[in-house]
Amino acid sequence: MSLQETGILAQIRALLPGGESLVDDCGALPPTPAGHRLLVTTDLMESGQHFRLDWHPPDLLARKLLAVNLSDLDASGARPFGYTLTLALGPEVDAPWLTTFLAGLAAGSREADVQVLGGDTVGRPAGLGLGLTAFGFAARWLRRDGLRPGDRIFVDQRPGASLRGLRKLQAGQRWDPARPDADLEAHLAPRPRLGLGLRLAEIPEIHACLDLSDGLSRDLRNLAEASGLSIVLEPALDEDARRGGEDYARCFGTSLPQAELESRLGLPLLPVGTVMPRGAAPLLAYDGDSLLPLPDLSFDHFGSS
Ligand SMILES: Nc1ncnc2c1ncn2[C@@H]1O[C@H](COP(=O)(O)OP(=O)(O)O)[C@@H](O)[C@H]1O
Ligand SMILES: Cc1ncc(C[n+]2csc(CCOP(=O)(O)OP(=O)(O)O)c2C)c(N)n1
Ligand SMILES: [Mg+2]
Repeated sequence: MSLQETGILAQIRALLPGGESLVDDCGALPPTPAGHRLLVTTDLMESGQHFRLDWHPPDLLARKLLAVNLSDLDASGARPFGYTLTLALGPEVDAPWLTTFLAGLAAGSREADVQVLGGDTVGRPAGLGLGLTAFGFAARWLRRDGLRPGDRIFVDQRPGASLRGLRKLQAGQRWDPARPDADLEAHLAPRPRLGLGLRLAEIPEIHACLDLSDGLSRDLRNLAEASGLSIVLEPALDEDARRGGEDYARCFGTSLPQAELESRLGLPLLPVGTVMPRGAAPLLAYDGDSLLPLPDLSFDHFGSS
């Protein structure tokens, strides 16, 4: 069954929360509550680059597209309220695929209490591009640039599981709901701890935060560079945790001791680094007794492999 633009829009209107209001040239953002900032984030997911159609069930793909954007907003201390959706669909997908995709997006939207605000739908000769732009309000915009020397950096989920899931898919393993696999789940259906960023933003001793999407070896560098400082990587982290990618943990710097923060938040935290004044490079790791710059191990969008 082939796709038609009017039929696609009718389905979007019928299935997605907020879809009934998609009738005009523009949508409207709600007024920003007093004392809040309106924040925006966007992520584009491309077949071949971010996912493979033959690996990724359409409902999980839609949930991931939403989750990666909500993860950015939450890590910035924002409560999301809505999003726009851009679909560029090649001939590889048919009507049942799209219905399952939209059903997954609808379920994810209800869980997160967010509505569709607009979007665009186009065809393309081959492959898929899925774009989502999400909006939220923050009472405190928890940015990357507030680290202080002496802060420790923590994450709420051990990085590396998504990378292992990707390797399993590359080796031929496939998603089977009857045989759950934590690594495949971390990769195909990541569950960022949404709401934690909001709570962190309420704690003044949390100085900076980001959404861990590229992996520690890149994102800790981003955090250190934004703050004009250096981070020393926690020595105990193994290679998978260092490399990671698509982890979607909250990664934050704080002057509070680990035990105190864990009891306030009611969850275990993993230390991943310590902040120091700017050294030889933004991100350093121990190699024996010497402290050396850590190379960027993360996924390269423009690399050859
Ligand atoms: N093509 C672009 N046009 C405008 N801003 C961009 C573009 N690509 C990235 N950015 C901005 O650069 C910053 C870092 O982007 P990115 O590395 O994708 O962040 P993240 O890894 O957290 O998603 C963000 O503020 C993002 O909005
Ligand atoms: C088919 C396929 N190949 C490789 C990857 C690995 N991968 C793709 S993008 C990415 C990093 C995160 O994506 P990006 O677009 O940089 O997201 P952002 O940091 O902007 O949120 C990784 C690890 C994948 N998910 N699927
Ligand atoms: Mg990125």
